[in-house]
Amino acid sequence: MGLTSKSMGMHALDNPFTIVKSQPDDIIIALAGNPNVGKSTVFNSLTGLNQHTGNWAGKTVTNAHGVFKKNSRNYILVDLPGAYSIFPHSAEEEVARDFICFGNPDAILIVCDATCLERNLNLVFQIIEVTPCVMLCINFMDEAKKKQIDINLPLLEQLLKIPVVSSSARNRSGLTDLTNQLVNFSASPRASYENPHILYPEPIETAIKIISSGLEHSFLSNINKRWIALKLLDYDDSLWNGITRHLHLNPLDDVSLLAACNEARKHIEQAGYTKESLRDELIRSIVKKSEQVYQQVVTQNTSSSCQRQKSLDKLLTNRVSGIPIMLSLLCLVFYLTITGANYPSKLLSSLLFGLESHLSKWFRYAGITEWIRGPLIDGAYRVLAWVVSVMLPPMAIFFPLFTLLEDFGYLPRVAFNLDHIFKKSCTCGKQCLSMWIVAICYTVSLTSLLINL
Ligand SMILES: Nc1nc2c(ncn2[C@@H]2O[C@H](COP(=O)(O)OP(=O)(O)OP(=O)(O)O)[C@@H](O)[C@H]2O)c(=O)[nH]1
Ligand SMILES: [Mg+2]
Repeated sequence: MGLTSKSMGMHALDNPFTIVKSQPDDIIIALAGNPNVGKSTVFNSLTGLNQHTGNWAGKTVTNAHGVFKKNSRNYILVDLPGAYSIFPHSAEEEVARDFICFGNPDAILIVCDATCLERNLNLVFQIIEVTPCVMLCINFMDEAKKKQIDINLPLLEQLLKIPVVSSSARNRSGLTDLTNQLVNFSASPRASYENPHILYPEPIETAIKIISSGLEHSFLSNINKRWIALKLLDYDDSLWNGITRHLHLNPLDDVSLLAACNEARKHIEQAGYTKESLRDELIRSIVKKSEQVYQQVVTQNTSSSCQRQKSLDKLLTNRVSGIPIMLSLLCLVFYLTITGANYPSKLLSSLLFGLESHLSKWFRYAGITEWIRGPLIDGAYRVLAWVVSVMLPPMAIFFPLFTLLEDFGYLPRVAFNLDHIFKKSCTCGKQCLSMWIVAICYTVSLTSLLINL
């Protein structure tokens, strides 16, 4: 699922930050965004590559690189795994966060889904806090139009103070404008960080100022000092592990910074914050800001079709009905695959095994010795005939059915329904999709094998 040597490059996992520039003035642009918002589709359209895309979250699991050329300059695009947050909860989110912080991109293009902008804005605000080199691409405009969602793009641009473009990447609409704006943006000087977008409650702001005073220079180039101060306050262990891993330094070796951190933490503890309530407050402030901006820029005409979609969503992800519907669909897919595969399986098997006796006769007629005929016909050919007649028909039925479920958008709902169960074994709901495929493939093959025996 996305992790092929063809789509990723053989050494993608060795060091996800190794980007070889063919010219010193090559521009590196990271493609970030929530899962399933069309990052890889934009990446493929701009670079002409074939990164895996599909209608479920978590297809891209590590960085993929590709290049497009404009005005004789190379623009290296890095397709990051989807992330809901840069407070990472999964390995893919950590890969995305680490590239934004340590990969030194010249610009970050955040791709958003126009049909659920409010949720997407949470990540946008988090990334804007890290670096000013951010541009926004509101994708899925075709779907937004269908759902009668209207987004005031000039106002959004004004509120976020970053360039915003719209696109429907699947139909390749808006991509020329995106490329032009991206090229202009990467060539323009960076905005400064005078006014932060999100202001936290007073004790947190004071604590940030205390740490910033001990943080004379940012040890992460391109990264906002205010954000580093916030992370120092937030005890973000995974970020510090990242700094040690990628930069081989420990910021807290600096005695004055350590003293500032201790003072700041004492200040917020006195204000009644614990480690957990501080994190909750940081997230709450971002969510509140996203909500405010969303309400200002988005208007939706809630037509009957939208209502129908919402009711369907409720039914499919409901605690009571979600799992039974999922199991029934799984059984239906299984039933259609097995019964549907029976006829072509029988046909293929009689065809291939009928051919076997003719081949055997021909080998004997041609005087080929038994020790060549036996392994070739009774061994290799017979195994191949079994595999083709048993496996091919069920797979040819199962995968199109699975694709239909994917295109109807049912698979992300399955992942959502199973997330809390999978979390108990320290994984996430997305895992169930690959498990579905493996389980059905095995069951179908075994059943077909038993039926055909
Ligand atoms: N209708 C519509 N579908 C789109 C658009 N852009 C992408 N898609 C579809 O959305 C699905 C997800 O696209 P991807 O490019 O794989 O999304 P991604 O953001 O890379 O997903 P992850 O790698 O999981 O983070 C695919 O089925 C695409 O064909 C668009 O503008 N409109
Ligand atoms: Mg992707």
